[in-house]
Amino acid sequence: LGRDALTSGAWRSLAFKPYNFAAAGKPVDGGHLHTLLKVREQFRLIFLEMGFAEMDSARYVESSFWNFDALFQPQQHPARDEHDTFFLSFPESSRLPDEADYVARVKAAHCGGPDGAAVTGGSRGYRYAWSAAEARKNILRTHTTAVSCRMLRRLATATADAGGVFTPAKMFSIDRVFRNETLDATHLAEFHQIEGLVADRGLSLGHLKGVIHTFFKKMGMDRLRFKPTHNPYTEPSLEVHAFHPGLDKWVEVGNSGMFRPEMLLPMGLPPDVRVIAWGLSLERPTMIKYGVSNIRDLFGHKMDL
Ligand SMILES: COC[C@@H]1[C@H](c2ccc(C#Cc3ccccc3)cc2)[C@@H]2CN(C(=O)Nc3ccc(OC4CC4)cc3)C[C@@H](O)[C@@H](O)CN12
Repeated sequence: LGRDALTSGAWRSLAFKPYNFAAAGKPVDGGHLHTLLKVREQFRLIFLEMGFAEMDSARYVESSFWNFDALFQPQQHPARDEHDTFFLSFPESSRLPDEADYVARVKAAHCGGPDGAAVTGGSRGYRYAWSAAEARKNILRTHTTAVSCRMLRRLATATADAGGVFTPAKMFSIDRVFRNETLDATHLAEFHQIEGLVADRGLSLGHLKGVIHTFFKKMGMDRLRFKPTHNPYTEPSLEVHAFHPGLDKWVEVGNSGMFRPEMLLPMGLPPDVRVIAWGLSLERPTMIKYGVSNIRDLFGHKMDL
C-alpha cells in the first residue's frame, strides 16, 4: 500500500484476510553460547580429560613483577614498553609480594653476579640495576604465563609447607590477555590465550613433545613439527606447527618450552623439578574452525556462526 492509499482512506474498500489467532508465533531463539565460548569449552574438556586442573586466572590487571620480572624477563626488554603493553595510570603501581626473600631472589637473578649465581645455579643473569619501582607498575597482563607463574610460586610454597615433599602438577588456563599492538584483520588489542603446564621431576623435551602431541591429536592434528625459537622465560623453546587436514597445509599452532632455572629456582621449587609448558590462542582455531577471515566477525551483531 503506498502512503497515499493509506492517507486517502482507500484502504477502507480493500478486503483483508481474517486474522488467524491460532497461528504459531515465530520460534523464539532461546539464546546460544558465543562461538568463542563454545570452542573454549571444547579446549577445557580436552585439558580435563588429560587430567589437568584449571588455574584461577580471574585477574586482568597484573603487576609487572608477576607478568615479567618473576619470569626472568629483563626490565629493558622491548615487550615491556608502552607500544606492546597497556600500563595502568590508576592505580599506577601495586605492592611487591610480601615474601621479601622471594623478591630478593628474583632481583638477584636479574642482577647476576655471585648472588645471582648462588640463587640460579650459576646463571650470569642480565647484569643491570633491577628496579623495584619498575616491577611494581600495573599493566593489563600480556599473557596467561603470569598466572602460571603465580601458581608455580604457590606450588613451591606448598612444597616447603609440606616439609619439602613435592607433588607433581598439571594445570591449564584459558583467559583474556591484552597487547598494545596495531589492529588488523587478524589482530585485536586483546585475545584469549590457552596455556598448559606440567611440573614434575625428570621431565624432558620428549615429555613436552608428547603432551603437545596428545593435546593436538584430540583436535584431529597428529602430524606435528617442532621449530626451535626463543622466549625470555623458556629454554629450550619450540614453535609448534601442525599439518591441518582440512586446510591441507602446515599451520603454526602454538609455542612451547621448558621454564628456565632463573625463573623456577628463585621460587624455591626443588632444583630437580622441571616445568614444561605450551600456549596457543583461542581466536585462531575458532576462526579456522568456523571459516572466519576477519577476527572482528567473531564479535558484535554479525555473529551468525
Ligand atoms: C601475539 O600473538 C600470539 C598468538 C598466540 C599465542 C602465541 C604464543 C603463545 C604462547 C606461549 C607459551 C610458550 C611457552 C610457555 C608457555 C606459554 C600463546 C598464544 C597465537 C598462537 N598461534 C595459534 O594459536 N595458532 C593456532 C592454534 C590452533 C589452531 O587449531 C586449528 C584447528 C586448526 C590453529 C592455529 C600461532 C599463530 O597463530 C601466531 O601467529 C599467533 N599467536
